Amino acid sequence: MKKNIALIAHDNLKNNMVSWAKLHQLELEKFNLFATGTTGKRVEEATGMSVVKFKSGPLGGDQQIGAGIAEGKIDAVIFFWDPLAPHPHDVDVKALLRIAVVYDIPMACNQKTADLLIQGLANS
Ligand SMILES: O=C(CO)COP(=O)(O)O
Repeated sequence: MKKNIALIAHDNLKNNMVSWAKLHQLELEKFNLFATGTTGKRVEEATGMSVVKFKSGPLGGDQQIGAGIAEGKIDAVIFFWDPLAPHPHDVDVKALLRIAVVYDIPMACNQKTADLLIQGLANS
């Protein structure tokens, strides 16, 4: 059965996420893709891959992905979060990072780690 991966990127890193998704499209196609709203739209438009889109991050998308983790429906997270910009939903971001650790979900928070994670998942 295909594993479920969540993709999330803050605004300053959305172009990086799109480039990363294009670079790793062959690997990503082995998974069901989920994403926060705007990230999912950008990845879908750029790659043509189908992405299940939750709400935008500030409107609860991070919380929806966190709930998916708690319910055992999300197997891994690629989250390009921006450490240099303030976010109105910072508490939601922190909650997502926390719940991914609580459930021992593989989570990459930068591109180099995402490179390693997607290769590992694609080969497992
Ligand atoms: O804010 C986000 C994650 O915290 C991302 O949300 P969007 O993908 O909707 O921009």
